[in-house]
Amino acid sequence: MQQSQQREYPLALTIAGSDSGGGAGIQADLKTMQELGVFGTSALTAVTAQNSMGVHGVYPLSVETVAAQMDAVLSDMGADSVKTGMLFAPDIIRVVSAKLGQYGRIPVIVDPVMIAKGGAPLLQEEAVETMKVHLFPLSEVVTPNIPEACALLGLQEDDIRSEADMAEAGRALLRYGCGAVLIKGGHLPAGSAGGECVDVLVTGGAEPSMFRTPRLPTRHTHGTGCTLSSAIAAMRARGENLPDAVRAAKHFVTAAIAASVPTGQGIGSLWHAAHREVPAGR
Ligand SMILES: Nc1ncnc2c1ncn2[C@@H]1O[C@H](COP(=O)(O)OP(=O)(O)O)[C@@H](O)[C@H]1O
Ligand SMILES: Cc1ncc(COP(=O)(O)O)c(N)n1
Repeated sequence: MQQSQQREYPLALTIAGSDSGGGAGIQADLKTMQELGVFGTSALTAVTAQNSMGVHGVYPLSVETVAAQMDAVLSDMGADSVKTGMLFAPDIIRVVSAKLGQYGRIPVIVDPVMIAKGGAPLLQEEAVETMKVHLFPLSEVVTPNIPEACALLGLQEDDIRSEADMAEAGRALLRYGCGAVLIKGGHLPAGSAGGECVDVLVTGGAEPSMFRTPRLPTRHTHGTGCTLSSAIAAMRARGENLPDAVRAAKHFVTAAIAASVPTGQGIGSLWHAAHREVPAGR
């Protein structure tokens, strides 16, 4: 049951892990939703002890805890869109999929989070198959980065090297029942797209759509994927169609990268208020 008709503002639910460092996961998702004028709710799947240097611990929550949070939010408040991020384990993916099925036709944005920027696994290896079988068929769009697309398709990391390769990978992933696939180009070699960062949206019918922005010369990109997928969820909650939501989300994440902050000694995080043109910390 969806309760959205009783609200006068859009509401989105993020189902994801907590990043104690504040740049990715639930923290990035809620900041993004708030900035885009959408009321954000959350169901936590795992707590990570994380900072700019990397992931120091992963503490998954029980299946019952995840299910109870989803029930609490969806039975009372409903949601105009859902975003999933770090899900970590097969049993968490199964319960999230079952609950999404139970609460009906909400647009679901699936960010198939697998590995943190520093290399730590955020998804168990055996959960990759569970995600493809149980969650992908419920998705409106799945948003892998290039290493995730390779892992999902059993390809080598350097098998996707161009926009054409990205489009082909997107088409191959559609076979798992995803509504659409957005392959993110942040991991393409820096010189390969004429200084641009290109994301490729593949849907069932039309030609792939390319979303291009300048590639920004910063290493402080912690949370880019989380921010992009939650911005898509926020724009869908506001009633935009998928391509317009992706376009707006890409602009939002680009502004947030341009204003990113060196939060610690390692990889810094995005500044989610950048679109308001408020300089960080001032
Ligand atoms: N250096 C950069 N400059 C501009 N946009 C970037 C940069 N790095 C990543 N992006 C954008 O951030 C979003 C997330 O992409 P990516 O980094 O590939 O995903 P992930 O965070 O999942 O690894 C995409 O829209 C991508 O184009
Ligand atoms: C809890 C959590 N979820 C997701 C990511 C991925 O971050 P990114 O958006 O940089 O790929 C992360 N590092 N931590």
